[in-house]
Amino acid sequence: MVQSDPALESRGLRPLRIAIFGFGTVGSSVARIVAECKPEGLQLTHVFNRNVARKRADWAGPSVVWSEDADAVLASDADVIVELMGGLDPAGGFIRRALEAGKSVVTANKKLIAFHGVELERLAARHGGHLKYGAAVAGGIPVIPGVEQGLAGDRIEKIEGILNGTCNFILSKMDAGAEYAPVLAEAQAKGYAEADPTEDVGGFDARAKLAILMRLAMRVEVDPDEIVPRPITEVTAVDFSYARDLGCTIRQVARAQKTNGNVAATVGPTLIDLHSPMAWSRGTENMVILSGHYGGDVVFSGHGAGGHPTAVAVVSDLVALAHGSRRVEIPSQKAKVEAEFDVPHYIRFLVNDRPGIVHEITGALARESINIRAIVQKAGYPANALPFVVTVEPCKSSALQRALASIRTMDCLLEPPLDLQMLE
Ligand SMILES: NC(=O)C1=CN([C@@H]2O[C@H](COP(=O)(O)OP(=O)(O)OC[C@H]3O[C@@H](n4cnc5c(N)ncnc54)[C@H](OP(=O)(O)O)[C@@H]3O)[C@@H](O)[C@H]2O)C=CC1
Ligand SMILES: N[C@@H](CC=O)C(=O)O
Repeated sequence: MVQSDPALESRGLRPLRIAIFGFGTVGSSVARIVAECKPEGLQLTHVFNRNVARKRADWAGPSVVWSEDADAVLASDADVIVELMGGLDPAGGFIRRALEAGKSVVTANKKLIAFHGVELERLAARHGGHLKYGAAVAGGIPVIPGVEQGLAGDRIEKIEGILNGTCNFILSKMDAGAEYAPVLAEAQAKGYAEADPTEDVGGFDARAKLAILMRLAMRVEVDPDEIVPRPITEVTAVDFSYARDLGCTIRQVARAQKTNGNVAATVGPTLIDLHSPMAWSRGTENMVILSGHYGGDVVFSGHGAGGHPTAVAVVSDLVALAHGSRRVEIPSQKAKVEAEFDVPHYIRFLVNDRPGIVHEITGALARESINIRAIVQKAGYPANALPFVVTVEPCKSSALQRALASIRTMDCLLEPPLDLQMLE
């Protein structure tokens, strides 16, 4: 039974019937906001989830059909499928079927949109429906509508951002002295992390979001697999300590730039100057800085993960659909991605000390014409497990990798050196 909405009916309209696929952290928050705020023109009619009995929530409304039969919900009179299950399959199949049936789809599924967004948008257009995914980048921060509408008049040349709430939660707590494993467990318990947290800590989630932003903001379609992410698991307490001595902290940063038609992108733990606004982000906060050719820098910030912030973005997409808004169609072109950035780097070594180590390292860097900025060695570490840091002036990533390939052959290294980009 569908509830009536007198305000709409007086204008000859009927509410948009919504079916939520996936009643987890975000799905239940979407239902909660719809139940509490009753946005005009929206009616939750179905919830699909496996083993749905344990999900049933009376507060969602008496007319909601709780189902574990996806086929039945897809065949129902729901106008919009809100896909909040995550992953490529079966979520992608459900979305395709919904679009083929002429329904619209709202999703927060960045992985699916990064890999299949263009194809799905074409499918939606062919069948007269809409595909909206405002929650797929930076959770509750309206960066996608901001790019699609507010920045469509510019040419974005650079993107820098903190795009993963789980990594920011972990790294900002490690910066304050916490251990990695319990903080990851806390992020999982609070519903910030992906079902497989390797997506977060390995950098895959941020790279999917970066690929989406690159298409919408820089208008380049890239294969996300061409962006090789660096995991935050390589960062230790020693790195935070050295970073502080250098006037920096460490965050997972995603960056992309378009220079003379060349596109470069990277995701990984990065040293950030403490004066940079990105260094102030704590917990699940995300920040995106978009640099436009005409308009200069625009900064978006807010909560990038968590049920309620993400649900705000989903409900906002639904409200936009209910009010007849269409997606702005942004033309884009396929592009290859390089990993070549000309930036300063931090390199941390862990060695069994002996004479000549610094000489060999500086020699390998000099052979690639890499200029050293600082060498920092803190007192108090044992000689047989001695960490020290070399920072270098801006150099090409490829030159640094050649120097490191030579340095990695040194017999004194207890582990491969950790090289991180520095953001100034
Ligand atoms: N959490 C966050 O902060 C954010 C999440 N997102 C995205 O939103 C989406 C949902 O995330 P989130 O709510 O955190 O995930 P959850 O794991 O909390 O919720 C997913 C829900 O979908 C159900 N589900 C998963 N697979 C199936 C299946 N094959 N058949 C039936 N039901 C299934 C799960 O059931 P069960 O309980 O049995 O596992 C669960 O109820 C993902 O795409 C995620 O990347 C985007 C931005 C932020
Ligand atoms: N796991 C993601 C959720 C939002 O996209 C994150 O931590 O950012």
